[in-house]
Amino acid sequence: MSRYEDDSLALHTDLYQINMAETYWHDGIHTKKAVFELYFRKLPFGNGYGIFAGLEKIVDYLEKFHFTESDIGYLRDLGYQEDFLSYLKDMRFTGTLKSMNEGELVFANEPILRVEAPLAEAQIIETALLNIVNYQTLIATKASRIKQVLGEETAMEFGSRRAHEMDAAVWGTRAAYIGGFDATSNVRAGKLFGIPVSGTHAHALVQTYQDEYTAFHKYAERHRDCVFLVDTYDTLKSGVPSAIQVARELGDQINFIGIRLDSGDMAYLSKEARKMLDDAGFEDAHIVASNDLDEYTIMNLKAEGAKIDIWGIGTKVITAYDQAALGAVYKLVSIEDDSGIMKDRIKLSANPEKVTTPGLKRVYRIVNKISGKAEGDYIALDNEEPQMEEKLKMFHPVHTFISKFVTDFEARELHDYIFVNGVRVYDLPDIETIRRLAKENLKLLWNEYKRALNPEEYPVDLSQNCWDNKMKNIEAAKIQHHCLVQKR
Ligand SMILES: Nc1ncnc2c1ncn2[C@@H]1O[C@H](COP(=O)(O)OP(=O)(O)OP(=O)(O)O)[C@@H](O)[C@H]1O
Ligand SMILES: O=P(O)(O)OC[C@H]1O[C@H](OP(=O)(O)OP(=O)(O)O)[C@H](O)[C@@H]1O
Ligand SMILES: O=C(O)c1cccnc1
Repeated sequence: MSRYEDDSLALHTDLYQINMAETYWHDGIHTKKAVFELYFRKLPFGNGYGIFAGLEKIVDYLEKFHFTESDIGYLRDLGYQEDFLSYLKDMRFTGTLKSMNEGELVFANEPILRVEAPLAEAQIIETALLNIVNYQTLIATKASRIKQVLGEETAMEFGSRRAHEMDAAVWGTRAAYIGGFDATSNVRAGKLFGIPVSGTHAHALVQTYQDEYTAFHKYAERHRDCVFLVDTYDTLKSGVPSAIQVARELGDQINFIGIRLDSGDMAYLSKEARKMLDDAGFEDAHIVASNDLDEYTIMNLKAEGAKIDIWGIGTKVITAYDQAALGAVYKLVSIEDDSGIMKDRIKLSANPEKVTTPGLKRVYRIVNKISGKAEGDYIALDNEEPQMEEKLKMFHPVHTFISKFVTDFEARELHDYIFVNGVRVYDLPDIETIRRLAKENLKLLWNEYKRALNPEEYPVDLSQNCWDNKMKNIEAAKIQHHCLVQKR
C-alpha cells in the first residue's frame, strides 16, 4: 500500500488535467470562465434511447472537492512547485453546473451536463465526471433495455460477483434500479441507497445437506419467504419434487414464492416445472430463472413460450457485457476573453459527427400536446425561447434536408441548475422518484424508439440559430487555421 492516505477524490483525474490547469494558472487565465458540455456521440447497444444516471455521485464529488495534505504531498513528490501547490490547496468547485435529472431519457449529441466554471477547475473535474456518467448511464441504459423485453415481469440484479470491483457493484446496481430493475441481491446497495433487496439460495446449501429435501426444509425452518433452487442434481426428477414436498408439508408456515432454475434448457424445464407446480396446486408459485441472461436470451426464451416470470440477471447487466464503455466526452464550447466577453470555441474534424457545436445552449424535449409523445429533442442557443414559438422547424443537424414543422407542442427544458457559483441549489430526489421518472419518461417515446432490435432514430436537432452559429464558427476556424476540412 501507498504511504499516502486515500482521503480524497481530487486526484481522481488524469495527469494532463493538472498540467493544463498549471499552464492556465501560470499564464494567469485559470479563472477565466469556461463552459464545457458532457455528451456521448452514439447510443450504446444499438438502443434507441439512453437513461441518464450519475448525478448523485457527481454532486457528492463536487461538494467534497478539495486537495488534501496527502494529495498536495504526492504532487510535491511528483515535482510540482510550491506556488502552484498553494493555489491547488485552496481550490474548491466554485462553478455552476446544469444537469439533466437522473432517470431522464438521453440521446446522442445532446449535452447531459453543462459546467460553467473557472477554467482550471472545469478542467480538473473532467475525468471524474466522465468516469461517473460513462459507467452509470451505460448500466442504467442496459438495464432499461432488458426491462423493455420483460415488460412488467420482475428483474432482480445479481451481478455483484462479476462487477468490475466493489464501487461498480453498488453504483451499478443503483443504475440498474433507475433503469427499471426491481431489486438487488447486494445488501450494501440496499443499505446505501434504499433499493429493495431480495434473493434465493445457492447450490452450496443443497451441496451442504446433500439432498434437496433436507436443504429446503432447513432453509424454510428459518426463512418465511422461500424460493428453492432446483437444479443441483436433477431438476425435474429431484429438485422440483423436493420443493413441492417441502411446500406441502410446511403449508402456511412458509410463503412458498417458487423455484429457481439456473441451468439446462430453461424453456423446456420451466414448462415442465410449471405443469408440476400447477398439478400440485401451487398455481401462484413463481419460476425464477438465472444463468447468463440478457435481453437476447430472454427474447428467445419468451419466443419458446418459457414459463418464467421472475428473472435474475447479473453479469450481462452489471458489466454491460456487449459494450464496455459509453464513450461520453467533455468538450469546451465557450470561454471568456480578455474583456470578459464569452467567446465560442469549436473543435473541427473531418468526421462531421465529431465537429463540436459551439456556444451556450439549452436542450428541450418537444412534446406534441395532442399525442403526448416526444417529437424529438431540440438544442437551441441560451438566449432562444422555443417555448414561445407557434411553429418550430426541426431538421437533422447533418442531413439538413430531413426536416419537419411542429405545432401545438410543449418545449420542456431538460436541465436544472445543480450548483450556482459553487453553492448547491438542487435537492437530490430519492431513488424511487428517480426510478419513477425514468418509467414516466419512457411513455413519451413511441414504441418504435424502444424496441431492442433496430429501433428508429430519435431526432436530436439544432435550432436554426444554433446551426447557423455552428457553420459560422466552422468557416471562421477554417480561415483562421488555414485548414482544409472538407464539408461533406
Ligand atoms: N431455451 C433456451 N433458449 C436459449 N438460451 C437458453 C435456453 N435455455 C438456457 N439458455 C441459455 O443458454 C446458456 C447455457 O449456458 P451454460 O452451457 O453455461 O449452462 P448450463 O450448461 O445450462 O449450466 P451450467 O451453468 O451449470 O454450466 C445460458 O446463457 C442460458 O441462459
Ligand atoms: O449468470 P448471471 O447473470 O451472472 O447471474 C448470477 C449467477 O450467479 C450465480 O451463480 P454463479 O455464476 O456464481 O455460479 P454458477 O453459474 O456456476 O452456478 C447464480 O446462480 C447465477 O447463475
Ligand atoms: O439470490 C440469488 O439467487 C442470487 C444472488 C446472487 C447471484 N446469484 C443468485
